[in-house]
Amino acid sequence: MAPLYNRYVPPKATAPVAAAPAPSAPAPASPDADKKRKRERSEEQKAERKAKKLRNKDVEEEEDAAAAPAIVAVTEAPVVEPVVPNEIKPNPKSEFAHVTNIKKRHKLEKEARKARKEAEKTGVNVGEAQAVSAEADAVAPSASSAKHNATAPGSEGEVDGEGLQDATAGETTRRKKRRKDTEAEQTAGAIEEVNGSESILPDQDGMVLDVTNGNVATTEPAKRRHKLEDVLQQAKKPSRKAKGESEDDHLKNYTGVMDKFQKARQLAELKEAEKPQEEKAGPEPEVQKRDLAPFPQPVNEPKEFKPTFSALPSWLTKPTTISSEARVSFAEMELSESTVKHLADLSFREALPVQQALIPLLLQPGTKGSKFLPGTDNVLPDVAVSAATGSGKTIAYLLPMIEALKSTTSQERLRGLVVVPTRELVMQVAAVAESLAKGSSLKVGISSGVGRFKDEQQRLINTGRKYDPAAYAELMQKAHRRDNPPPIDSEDFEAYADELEQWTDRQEQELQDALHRLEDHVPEYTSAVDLLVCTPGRLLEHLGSTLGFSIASVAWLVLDEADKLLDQQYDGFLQRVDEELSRPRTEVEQDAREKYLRAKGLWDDRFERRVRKVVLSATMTRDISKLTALKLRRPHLVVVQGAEQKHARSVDATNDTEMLDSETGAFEIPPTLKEYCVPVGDGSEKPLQLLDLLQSRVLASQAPKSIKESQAERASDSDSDSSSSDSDSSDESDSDDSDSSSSSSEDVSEDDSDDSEASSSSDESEVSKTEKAPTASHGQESGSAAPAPTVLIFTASTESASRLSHLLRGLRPDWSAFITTLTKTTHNANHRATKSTDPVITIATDRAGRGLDTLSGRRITHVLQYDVPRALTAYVHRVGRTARAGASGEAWTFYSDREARWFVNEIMRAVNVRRSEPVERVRLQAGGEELKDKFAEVLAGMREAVFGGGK
Ligand SMILES: Nc1ncnc2c1ncn2[C@@H]1O[C@H](COP(=O)(O)OP(=O)(O)OP(=O)(O)O)[C@@H](O)[C@H]1O
Repeated sequence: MAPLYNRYVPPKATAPVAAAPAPSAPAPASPDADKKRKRERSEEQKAERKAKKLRNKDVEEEEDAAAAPAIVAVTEAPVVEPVVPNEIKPNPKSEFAHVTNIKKRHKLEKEARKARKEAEKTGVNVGEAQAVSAEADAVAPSASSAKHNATAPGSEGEVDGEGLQDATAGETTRRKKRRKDTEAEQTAGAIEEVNGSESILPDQDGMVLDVTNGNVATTEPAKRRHKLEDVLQQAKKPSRKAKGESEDDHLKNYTGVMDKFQKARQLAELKEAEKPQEEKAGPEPEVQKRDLAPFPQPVNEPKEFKPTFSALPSWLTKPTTISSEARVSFAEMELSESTVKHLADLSFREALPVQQALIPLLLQPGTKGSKFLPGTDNVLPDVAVSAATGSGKTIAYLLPMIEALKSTTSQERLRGLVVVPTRELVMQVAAVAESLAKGSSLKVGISSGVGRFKDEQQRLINTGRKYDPAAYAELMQKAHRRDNPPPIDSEDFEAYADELEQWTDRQEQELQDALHRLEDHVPEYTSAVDLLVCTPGRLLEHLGSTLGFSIASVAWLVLDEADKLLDQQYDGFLQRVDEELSRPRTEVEQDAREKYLRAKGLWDDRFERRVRKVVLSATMTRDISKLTALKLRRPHLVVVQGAEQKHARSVDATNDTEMLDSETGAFEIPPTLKEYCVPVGDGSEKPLQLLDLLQSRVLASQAPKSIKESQAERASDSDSDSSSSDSDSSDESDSDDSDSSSSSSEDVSEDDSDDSEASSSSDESEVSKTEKAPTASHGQESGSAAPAPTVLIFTASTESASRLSHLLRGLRPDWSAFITTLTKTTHNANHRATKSTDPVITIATDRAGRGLDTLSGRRITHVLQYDVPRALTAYVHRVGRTARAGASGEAWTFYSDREARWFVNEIMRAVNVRRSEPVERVRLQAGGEELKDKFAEVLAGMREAVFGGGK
């Protein structure tokens, strides 16, 4: 009994096969037939074993050379050996000679012949055969399953061999089920056999096929047979090996797949190579182990709080700043040659910082040195300037203004208006303007209350005549109506009364002018000046009363010392000016161009002449409520800052000071100014201390002979202490207590007065005279000798100034020639022409505090504040009368015990004052006994003069 493990017998579970009823099942076999069959089987088995041996040998050879999986599969597939009976000699002529059963053989031969015939008839379709071959190749990879199934046919063949021989075409169901696998097996077997020069292959169902001639003898239907034949045909073709094809050639059949595979592999390799080195080889990041404690959170660092709120518009908080040390020549500013030459003639060669900043801003667009291009007139900014006292603001605004006025043809209209707070300043500014306008047809006028109002009117307005009968008749009719009132009880009387009420000085003037001229002619008024420098009070007067006076054509409006003008209001002059500038021009006020364009209907708002506004001060206000009244357009703030002050400020700069700077603006003290303060106790000996200061510190070095003599006298005087006087201290306290409005009202009343000729004091004419030819200030005046002292003493009021003047003259009669007063009532000031070597001592009120540049044509060397100023701004302006335009100067301030706290806090340590050096405190002597006696004597004389009885 053969061992079971030698041969795999598939389970009988091949249900369809097992269950399928054999259509042509043989009838129960006879015992002889059984024997015969057994014998045949044993013979077959022998032949099979023999064939197997041979095959195994062949397979080993095949395996060595095999590369393609299909081939391997095929060769590995168990092969069903052909059955070759040993006993029966095969008929070489017969295709089925190996079949021992003659009957069977005949039958097979018969069927083979039949099949061959049919094949001959239809012809072998080579293409189909190739397709079948390809199909076999495709199936080859599943050779492992084929291997498994390949044994089945063998076993089935054993079980159902005969039944299969008689199988009919009705077994299609069973065959279909196995077709796929068996076809592959058959094909593989066929190929195998061909390769091994075998000619006989067993069918999957055990039938024997003779493929020697490429014929298929089977009981299968013709279709299947043909397919098998095709496969055999294909198999007959020389194999790759036989043809000598290399494995590479074979692989070409799989080029597409292989290409894809190669590409994918290359891509993966590339990606791997591109990975960053550390990613590839870097060590694994260390995992930080933590317990359950909360993660540390970012610390919210406390930030320093800086308040950003500001009620000010950006143009005030972000000004254009320029260093007070910036120097550049006028020639470098690309001004016109004639302008540069003209300035050089006036000894101005270098532009001061404020001039460098302001002149390009204000020059007419398109002119040389202007910052703006032609055609940009409508977007020109109005300018506010904050620059220290004596920094050259006057020329900074007058030069571009005069250049602009010069460039336009004379139209007999007022085109430039400069408003300053005091008549002294009017004179001073007008003198600079005249010097700058020299050589041109420009006319500069002044209006300051100096002289009769009528004379001033005549100087400002030219009166001509124009032929206009209709206007003349209308005018006469009005005059007749006025002079011939209707009866008082008539209806017309009321209208007459109303008309009379509105009859103005202007109308009266016009009527008078008409009556004094030719018939049918009406008077015609034109401006006699192109540029007017005036005080606000006088300006209002002219606007109200002067026939033909109009500012409707003004293109430039300058407010110098603007903060003072804004503070004092001057009877609302700003509103009045604004009304005048914004009202529509009357036909008389229109120029020829405007008239033409209006007549053509082409006049447009864009053509409205706008006024360029410039506001300046050393203590420019940042009070927006005040600045709003100026109605500035696209305002621009220019600030001149001292480098030294900046440094000094940075040392102790605080947020407070920065805030103050932006909110109120810091005030600059000229760096060349030396400030002193003198404590005077209760103030009872203040006049004596002033005398001591003048003698010992001010006039000592440069004092003229007479003063030196006086000093010698003083030296010979006793040095004993004197008893204090009482009268002057009461004066001081009066002035200290006086409210701030007293001085202001004093200024206002003076500015506004329509003075008679009596008001043209010698002081004023002196100022005017000396300012006619302004020149550059220098630190030292020309000549080898140092300048004689020019002293300006500030007092709190006109009375105080007057008393001090008397006292000084009484104490030092030899100084009387040099002492003058500059107050509201100094009509008879005994100001004499002084030689350059004589000192000048001028006692003034705050009216000299603003803008005053020189005294008797000389720069001021010392400012003495006999009475403390009322405000910081007053202090800044007072001390600013000296140390101007880079010259040196000294400022002395006396303060009593009562004023000490205020002075120290508000002036000496003011946070919004930038000074290069702190204020120095100096103690002064009150003189000897003899001087004190004299002082008492002088006081008694003054009392007698005032009260007439010495009480
Ligand atoms: N470019 C210059 N070079 C030299 N000196 C000049 C120049 N410009 C002006 N000055 C002189 O500087 C002095 C002060 O000028 P100005 O009166 O214009 O000063 P200010 O700024 O108006 O002062 P304040 O604020 O006190 O009115 C004047 O004596 C003037 O002649």
